[in-house]
Amino acid sequence: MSKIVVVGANHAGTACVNKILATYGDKNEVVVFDQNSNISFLGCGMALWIGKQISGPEGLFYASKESLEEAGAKVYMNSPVESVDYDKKEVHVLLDGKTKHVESYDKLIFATGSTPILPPIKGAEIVPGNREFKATLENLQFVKLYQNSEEVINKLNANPDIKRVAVVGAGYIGVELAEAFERLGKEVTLVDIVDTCLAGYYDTEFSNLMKKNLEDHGIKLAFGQKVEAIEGNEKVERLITDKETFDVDMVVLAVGFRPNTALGDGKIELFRNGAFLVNKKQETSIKDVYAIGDCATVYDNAVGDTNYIALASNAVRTGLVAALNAGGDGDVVESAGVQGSNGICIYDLKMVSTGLTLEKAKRFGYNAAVTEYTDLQKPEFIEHDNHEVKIKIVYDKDSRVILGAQIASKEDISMGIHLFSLAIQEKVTIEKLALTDIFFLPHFNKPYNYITMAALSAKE
Ligand SMILES: Cc1cc2nc3c(=O)[nH]c(=O)nc-3n(C[C@H](O)[C@H](O)[C@H](O)COP(=O)(O)OP(=O)(O)OC[C@H]3O[C@@H](n4cnc5c(N)ncnc54)[C@H](O)[C@@H]3O)c2cc1C
Ligand SMILES: NC(=O)c1ccc[n+]([C@@H]2O[C@H](COP(=O)([O-])OP(=O)(O)OC[C@H]3O[C@@H](n4cnc5c(N)ncnc54)[C@H](O)[C@@H]3O)[C@@H](O)[C@H]2O)c1
Repeated sequence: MSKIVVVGANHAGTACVNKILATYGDKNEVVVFDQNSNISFLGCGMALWIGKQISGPEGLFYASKESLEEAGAKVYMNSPVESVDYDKKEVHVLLDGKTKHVESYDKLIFATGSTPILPPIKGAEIVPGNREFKATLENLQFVKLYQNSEEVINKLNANPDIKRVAVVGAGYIGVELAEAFERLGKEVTLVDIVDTCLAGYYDTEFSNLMKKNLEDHGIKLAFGQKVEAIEGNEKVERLITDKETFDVDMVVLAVGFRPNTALGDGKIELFRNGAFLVNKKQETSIKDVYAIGDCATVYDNAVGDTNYIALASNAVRTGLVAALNAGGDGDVVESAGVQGSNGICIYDLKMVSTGLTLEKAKRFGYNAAVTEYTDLQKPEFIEHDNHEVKIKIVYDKDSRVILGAQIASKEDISMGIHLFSLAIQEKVTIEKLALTDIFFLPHFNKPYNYITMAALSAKE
């Protein structure tokens, strides 16, 4: 019997623990420590909950201490792991936040995730030692945990005078929260340091669609502005950028995640952003120590190299790979790599992307070209529920291999992006895509569908 200790039991940890126990339960004792009081909160539901698009948070959890224990794990909640002795193979834990405890391991899996980035903004500080990212200034909010969303909702309910909300960071979380606050009737300002939104995921013409969508709903955009200070007498009163001052009652900071790898203690090799550097088996540079989810790197098929992409989808898949490698008798399972596939739906605008944008592809040194196409989803004779779809495919002019794709519409076009995710993973060329079998039925699409048409239109 071998003992596997898992540190962190959110999306990556839960997937990993369940997989080990389901596949090799009789061979392993699994001990889990998490510093939080809850497991498996779906952050993606935060904006829906805040914006009252769902009635409550109950459905936003899919696992619990009890469910993991039923599967056969020993689970300690509210129990931060404080250090690891890699020579003695021991983790040092504060059980229930009080009692010092040492647990030995044969294999150790880090699933310690990520923490919100706090940029150097005067007046923005986290209460020292606080594990829930509580800011010193009242109504300055970080958004990561269930507790963070609960706090925002409680404050909004208790203080109807919170009318003006600034969201800093127009990435995925910021854009989703801007919509949520606007749905509550708040006056919303969305600030980003770059001059557009969703810059990491879409080229300009696509982010412009989202910009217009936000503006059409009355959200004020303050792009290309650097936040310098957040001021207030106990409570937030002003947000000051290098260009403007906004009088606000609440500020939400959503400028990205940083991997949480302090337990590596300088002994484990790290990626350039501080993530645990892992191979395709999720192994770190120390034998018998694995890392999964937001604390670890991924292999990015679009760049053909190691990368950092913090997504719940990656957390789950890396958790499964580590489980199969750490749990079995020398089994070797390698990750297929990822493409960073992602999607967003704001009001009725749906956008999905995978792989590299044109701008990123050039930055990574590809001789990149694009082919684009805009058309209705279904034939013109379908008079209702038939919207325009815009698609852009990025490919490498030299190898012809597809590097990325972006699709936007009021239609649910989300399933189409999976085709491109697989195409990038399997190195499909733009010419092969043009001849790929794509079915036709007027209820769904056109005989000359926009994927085929975009691929056929590739000129360079
Ligand atoms: C608002 C929001 C919306 C999101 N929406 C999406 C989405 O739509 N799609 C998507 O793919 N991704 C989304 N994400 C990102 C996704 O939530 C993360 O990628 C995912 O949570 C990563 O899972 P993880 O288990 O690796 O890490 P985390 O979720 O960060 O969990 C890490 C766990 O480790 C525990 N831990 C850390 N240090 C210690 C320690 N020393 N001792 C004990 N326990 C420790 C923590 O308590 C935590 O439970 C969203 C994130 C947020 C915040
Ligand atoms: N729908 C989804 O798939 C989804 C939803 C939410 C979150 N997530 C994931 O969670 C992670 C965190 O999300 P996020 O929205 O925090 O990060 P993000 O990387 O999506 O966006 C961060 C944004 O903050 C901006 N920014 C950076 N520094 C800034 C500064 N000093 N001042 C102002 N703006 C600044 C960036 O330009 C960027 O637009 C990401 O990996 C994201 O993909 C995914």
